[in-house]
Amino acid sequence: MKTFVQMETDLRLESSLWVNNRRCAAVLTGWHFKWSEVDKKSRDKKTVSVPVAELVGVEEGKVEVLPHKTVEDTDKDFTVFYVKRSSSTGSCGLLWRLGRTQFSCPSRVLRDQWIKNLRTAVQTHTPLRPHRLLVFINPFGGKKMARQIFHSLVAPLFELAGISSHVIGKTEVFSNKILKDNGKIANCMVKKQLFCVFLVLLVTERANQARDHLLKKDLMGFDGVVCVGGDGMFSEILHGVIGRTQQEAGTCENDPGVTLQPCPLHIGIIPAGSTDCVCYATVGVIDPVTSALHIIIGDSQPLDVCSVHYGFALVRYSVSLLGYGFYGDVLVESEKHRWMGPLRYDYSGSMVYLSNRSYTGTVQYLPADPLLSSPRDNTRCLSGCTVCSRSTERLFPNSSDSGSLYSSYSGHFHNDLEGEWVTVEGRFKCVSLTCMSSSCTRSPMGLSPSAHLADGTGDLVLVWDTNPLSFLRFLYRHTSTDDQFDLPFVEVHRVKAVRFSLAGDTKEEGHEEIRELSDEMDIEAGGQVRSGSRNGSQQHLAENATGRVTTSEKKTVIPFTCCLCCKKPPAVSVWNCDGEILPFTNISCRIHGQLVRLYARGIEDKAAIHHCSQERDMCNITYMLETSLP
Ligand SMILES: CCCCCCCCCCCCC/C=C/[C@@H](O)[C@H](COP(=O)(O)O)NC(C)=O
Ligand SMILES: Nc1ncnc2c1ncn2[C@@H]1O[C@H](COP(=O)(O)OP(=O)(O)O)[C@@H](O)[C@H]1O
Ligand SMILES: [Ca+2]
Repeated sequence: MKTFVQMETDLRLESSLWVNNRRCAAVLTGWHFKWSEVDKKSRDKKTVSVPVAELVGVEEGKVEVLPHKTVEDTDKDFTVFYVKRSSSTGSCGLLWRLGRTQFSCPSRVLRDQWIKNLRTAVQTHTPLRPHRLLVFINPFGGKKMARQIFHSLVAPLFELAGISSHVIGKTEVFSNKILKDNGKIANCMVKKQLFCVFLVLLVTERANQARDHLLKKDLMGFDGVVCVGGDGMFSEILHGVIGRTQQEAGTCENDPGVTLQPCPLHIGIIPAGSTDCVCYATVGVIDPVTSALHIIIGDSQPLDVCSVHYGFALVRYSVSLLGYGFYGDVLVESEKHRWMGPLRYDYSGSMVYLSNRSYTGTVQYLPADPLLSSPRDNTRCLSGCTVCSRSTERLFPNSSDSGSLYSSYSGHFHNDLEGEWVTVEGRFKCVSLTCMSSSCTRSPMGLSPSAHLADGTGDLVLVWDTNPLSFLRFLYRHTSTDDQFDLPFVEVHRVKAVRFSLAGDTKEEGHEEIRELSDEMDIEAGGQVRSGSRNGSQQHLAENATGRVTTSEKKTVIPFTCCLCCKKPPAVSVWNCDGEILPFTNISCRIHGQLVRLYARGIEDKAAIHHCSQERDMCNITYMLETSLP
């Protein structure tokens, strides 16, 4: 077997190549493919350096991609496709675009050598590039554009990266056009180019179809799942992937004390929803092309997940927002106005704000180690975050790379529920728990700007009851860079677990309302026992087929309280769990460090990218050179 150093040496290639009739010195080291014009004055000389990990495709001939792919098949030319960055206005991350450079060689032999070495370098250095993907499209998410987004922006990129140019549908065989779905599953065969990829596409016909598919169907050989939709659709896929992993590992998801098994399937998100918070917080932009490129090159970003339990039953998982009070009320209100599309949140936010509600409750939390990080330390979790890397070392102490991650999982965090619980009781405008910053276009810094994607903790934000103007100041600070925690009625704690219960004399009344809510959900779900709180007994929950507690099949409008204009303020709110209403109020939550992995790499720091581009070695600088190479 060859050593890594030997492989590096074998792959190294250096020669003159021509780009637009200009002679360049090109070199492939193990990790980078670089070229620079040789005849230019040294002052103007620029080197384009593309990390091998960011090569998208290497093809024979002179290839054009837009609007349609054409190939001028000359035997001394080859074309390289790669990730090219450009800054985006209004977002915190960088947009990725497809870069393309056509090279001419002095001979065919040299051309073939370049193609072979470049392709081998990619295969050697990017072990997580997906070969088999399962794609779920929610045609009804966001502005109902998911299908179009996938077919017009994502499919052509997948095709370029070698993902199929034939589709075998149910009965038809389409040639030369990939991914013509017939509303059912379309299996796409492979055209061998840089990678050999097989894709299965499912356009959903009902809510929870994607989750059920992942829980029940054969997933053998798949590397990842792609979600084309919003946060709700992502949540379905998250539940499917986590549930399936625990089923196969024989782990009981209901037990709040159990260490869950990390999921081997990666999840890719092509944003096509309303808030797209998970995409924004893990990539930094809402852009289908950027996300598709992250999937193609097999980027990997671990993500913390919060499990929510009612007694000894799992209710749901959450990654972005678990919010009681304001955010719960906004969700209930917004579900009545789904027809407004993404604007429903702005409308409902204003309505709920005007209703000026607050709720009593008892919050208990288990603080995380304050020596590791703090929600007030003014840091941002960016690509390559050291706080998250240290967490990976703690979680997976025996793994030197992410490839061997799951085999070496040791359940190291078994003692993460140890420590002293803190109890607070009172009247709140809202109580929120988030495993990550939860930034989105509405709130570019997010609910907790210094939260980490993969540090095994969540941030608990307690907003005590206050006057309407002060609360508006708090809400407004979500939309600016001002510190939303620097207000006397706001507290933030970095935590490992949280419990919530209705306080004092509202308790019984609250239970009644929750019971009514659960009844409502049962009926919505077609008579199936789903919430299990009808008689409120844990025994009943245990008798449920899977023990898993799920909410109704479709998002329902729940008349849990009177309407907003009603005089009597409601005593109890609901929990908003990543855009889903929970049927229980008294819940306990636990953060599971790095339970899933996304095809992403965290938000790239614009300043750092610029800095390393000046050093001209560490990363791709092509975005600077758009004008320098014609
Ligand atoms: C009076 C004006 C109020 C402005 C408040 C601005 C704060 C916005 C903070 C948003 C935090 C978003 C966290 C993400 C939540 C998603 O999981 C969820 C579901 O998103 P989806 O509909 O599936 O895309 N969206 C909401 C708004 O609950
Ligand atoms: N075919 C379908 N019909 C109806 N609802 C669906 C379908 N597929 C998925 N869903 C549900 O639609 C909800 C919202 O989808 P999502 O893609 O998150 O859009 P949005 O961001 O606009 O809420 C999700 O909770 C998902 O379970
Ligand atoms: Ca976290």
